[in-house]
Amino acid sequence: MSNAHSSSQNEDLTALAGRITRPLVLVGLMGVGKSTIGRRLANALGRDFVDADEEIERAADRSVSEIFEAHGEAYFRDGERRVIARLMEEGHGVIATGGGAFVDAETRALVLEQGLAIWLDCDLDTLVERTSRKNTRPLLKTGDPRQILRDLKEKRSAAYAQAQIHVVTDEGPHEATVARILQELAAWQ
Ligand SMILES: Nc1ncnc2c1ncn2[C@@H]1O[C@H](COP(=O)(O)OP(=O)(O)OP(=O)(O)O)[C@@H](O)[C@H]1O
Ligand SMILES: O=C(O)C1=C[C@@H](O)[C@@H](O)[C@H](O)C1
Ligand SMILES: [Mg+2]
Repeated sequence: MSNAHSSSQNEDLTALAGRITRPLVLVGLMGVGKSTIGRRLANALGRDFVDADEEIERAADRSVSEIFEAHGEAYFRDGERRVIARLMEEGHGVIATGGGAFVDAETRALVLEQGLAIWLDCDLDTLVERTSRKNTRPLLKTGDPRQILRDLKEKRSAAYAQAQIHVVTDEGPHEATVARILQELAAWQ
């Protein structure tokens, strides 16, 4: 890539970042890439990044799995709703949500009104492979991960589909997904 090319790309990115005045909120199933893509997207746009699951863990001083074990899913969802409301209020550049956050009607309405929701979506095989790398997702420990992910995909897709932007991230490196999101953002504004 020539210097002229990369500097004009940088100008485009700066202009795009300047036009985005709402937090970009990544939504979608566990393992689709919200945290890892979100961090890279924020970096590309020169904006800050926060991960809602990490913020919940910090606020509770426990891991997501520990919260599920000690208090159950309903308690986790209450905390998640409060933490995401706070993150929206703080006005971050890019927010990665946990997989279930956007399914909550209150959180979804808030994000759609004040942010720009980006649904990261991929096929089941890719989800199974990506979630197999870490054992930190309590919902996948209760049975066959493929079956659980298939059921969640079916149940949650209608909620995710309300996001303003939809990007499929089946194959290729993280950077390819970031580039596709940037293209969608440029077209959306
Ligand atoms: N486009 C991609 N190409 C290759 N690997 C990817 C891609 N996106 C994500 N991954 C990998 O998949 C795994 C899961 O990604 P990540 O933790 O970002 O998912 P997540 O959506 O944040 O999941 P959760 O909802 O459980 O927090 C990681 O190992 C990540 O590096
Ligand atoms: O999809 C979900 O419901 C979850 C996804 C993770 O990000 C965590 O928020 C938690 O494991 C629940
Ligand atoms: Mg994540």
